Amino acid sequence: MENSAREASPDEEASTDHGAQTDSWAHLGAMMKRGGSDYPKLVAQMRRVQDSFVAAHLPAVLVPEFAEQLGELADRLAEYEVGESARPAGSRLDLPGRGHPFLLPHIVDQWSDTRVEARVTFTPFHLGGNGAAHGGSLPLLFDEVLGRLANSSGRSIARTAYIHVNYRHITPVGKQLRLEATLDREEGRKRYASGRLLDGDVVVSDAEGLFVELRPGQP
Ligand SMILES: CCCCC/C=C\C/C=C\C/C=C\C/C=C\CCCC(=O)SCCNC(=O)CCNC(=O)[C@H](O)C(C)(C)COP(=O)(O)OP(=O)(O)OC[C@H]1O[C@@H](n2cnc3c(N)ncnc32)[C@H](O)[C@@H]1OP(=O)(O)O
Repeated sequence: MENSAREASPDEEASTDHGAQTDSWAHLGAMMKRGGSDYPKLVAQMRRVQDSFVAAHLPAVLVPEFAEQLGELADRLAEYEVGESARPAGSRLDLPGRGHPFLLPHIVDQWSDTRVEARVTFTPFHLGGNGAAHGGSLPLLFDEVLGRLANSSGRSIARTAYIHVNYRHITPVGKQLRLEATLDREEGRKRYASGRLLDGDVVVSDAEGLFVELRPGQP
């Protein structure tokens, strides 16, 4: 099932029942409407705040004013807090990084049952030092992409047991990189996936993950 839609279709919920599958597609469609058509602008501005926050050195005299303004915004947002399952952030599979500011803003170009190709640009928010991405941001990216691959195409929910990440070269910030991932094998409840992040032809990082299918009723 090749799919060129950005982030849209790999996350059909686990089901072998045709009726439930149809419901799950409808559910996904509804999830992707959460927040409305302007929600991408809100996420983009949030990401800008994150990037400019970590890059800024405010004059000390302005710090209280900025803290006040951010506090007012947080108070306004808090008025609209909803439960985990109703939130747009993380549900917008049509947006880079599911529209969640914590996740890397990766864009999926190709998705099949067992393979993903994506583009990603680490931003100033992810800077570790010397122009390189923070090491912790790479497992986050691999967990998201390998985890979604392991959970896609009608497979029942599996949770990350481990992600092993190799850092081969520095991961540059502000440069578009390519990510390839494959679901390599399944052994009972265990699903093994691997991925690599490329800067041009250079593999800057690769990873292997184990995802274990949850037993019925397992939290
Ligand atoms: C998670 C789904 C979220 C759904 C979100 C829904 C909508 C959002 C829309 C789209 C998003 C879609 C996908 C989500 C995206 C990314 C996915 C990220 C997933 C995560 O980020 S999730 C958080 C981090 N994750 C944890 O919080 C796990 C904590 N942990 C546990 O919950 C248990 O630990 C568990 C369940 C892993 C296993 O526990 P268990 O009791 O079920 O199974 P058991 O221990 O018996 O292991 C069975 C066999 O796996 C082997 N095994 C186990 N662990 C191993 C290890 N570390 N190394 C080597 N082998 C291992 C055993 O050796 C045995 O092998 P064998 O059968 O051969 O003996």
